[in-house]
Amino acid sequence: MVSEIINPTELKKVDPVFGQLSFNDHEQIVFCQDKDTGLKAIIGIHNTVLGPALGGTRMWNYENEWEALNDVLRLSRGMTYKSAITGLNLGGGKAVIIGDAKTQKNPALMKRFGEFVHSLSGKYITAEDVGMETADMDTVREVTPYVTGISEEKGGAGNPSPITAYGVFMGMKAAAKYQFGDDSLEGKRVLVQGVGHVGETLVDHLYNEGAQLFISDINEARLLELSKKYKAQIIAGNEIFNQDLDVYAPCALGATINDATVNEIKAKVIAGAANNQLADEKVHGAILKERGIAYAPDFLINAGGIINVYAELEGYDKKEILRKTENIYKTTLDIFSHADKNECTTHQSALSIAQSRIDNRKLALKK
Ligand SMILES: NC(=O)c1ccc[n+]([C@@H]2O[C@H](COP(=O)([O-])OP(=O)(O)OC[C@H]3O[C@@H](n4cnc5c(N)ncnc54)[C@H](O)[C@@H]3O)[C@@H](O)[C@H]2O)c1
Repeated sequence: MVSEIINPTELKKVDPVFGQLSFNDHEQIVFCQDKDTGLKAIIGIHNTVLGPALGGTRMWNYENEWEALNDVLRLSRGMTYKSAITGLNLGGGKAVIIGDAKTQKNPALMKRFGEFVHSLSGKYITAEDVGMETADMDTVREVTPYVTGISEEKGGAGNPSPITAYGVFMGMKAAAKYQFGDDSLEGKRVLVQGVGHVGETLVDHLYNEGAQLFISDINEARLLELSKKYKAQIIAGNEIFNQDLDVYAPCALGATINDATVNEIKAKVIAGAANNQLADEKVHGAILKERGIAYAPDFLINAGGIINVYAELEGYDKKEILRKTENIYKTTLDIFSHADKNECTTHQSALSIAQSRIDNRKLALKK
């Protein structure tokens, strides 16, 4: 996964934080630096009305600090709405560590990061995201209890990716039901872009369902391995949008639905795991609607991972995790019908339902 595409003109250098377009009523932004370990991190707390701000830590070799800030602002906001629409009592937060996870990540750096998380006294709870492994969360756990996504041996819920993939599969089936009148994906031409932790499990579900599979990734070795295993056709990156598809599942990077691609997409359904798939929520969401493409909002259908780590806080079991994740099917169908009724995009519809849950809670807290 890579950071979101950013438009340099959106970066306001005079008002570097509050002036950013991606700054959207965030409660708190914490800049963390430690010269001894080389740690440079930003923790974004978007909203804590429904509960502590929970969201993963991403370690990425950002081009510059603007890009890192933009990423944490967009991702933390997304977490607020993801938890709200999923019915979890959590707020939205996220952290980014600037650096190459392959060469710069080490236990000392992760512990120092954990100390910064701890200094927020539970207002922010971390978890894994791109560039992080379950073992890194185990290291963070040595210095703070405000971490989820720890290993099963250490009492955690383990790797969230398979549950995320299952939720995406549920959301995709619901979108197919809406668009084609039947939720079976048997024989449907489905392209999964990004066959990493989530993408591969999604491919596995689709294979078992009998879908006609297409895969795309920048990792050639992985593509060859998975194309054999799942009888999937490999599609080159620049060919993705020329394909005659039923379903496009973005499972790699954000903002793949943008000015350059939105009118090229031939798929009739978009349902994938990547965060922030719409480069511009309003503009690109509206174009998809006009073009009759059923878009399953990313933050709704990729919530399996957060459901999985929430179990560590609430102490519910695997059965309950699966039940809550399966419910993504119903919520996705509800969003399609809400969007039709209100003549808005599915993204707007999901946002407005999530926002009203937050507003109601705010009102109740005031009483
Ligand atoms: N892991 C989770 O539980 C979870 C939860 C919610 C959302 N997500 C989101 O889902 C997406 C996938 O997550 P993941 O954990 O599978 O990540 P991952 O890093 O395991 O997999 C990403 C895959 O995308 C590929 N990729 C990177 N750039 C690409 C490009 N330009 N074109 C095609 N492929 C490219 C990578 O090679 C890799 O195989 C990410 O956007 C992540 O933020 C993941």
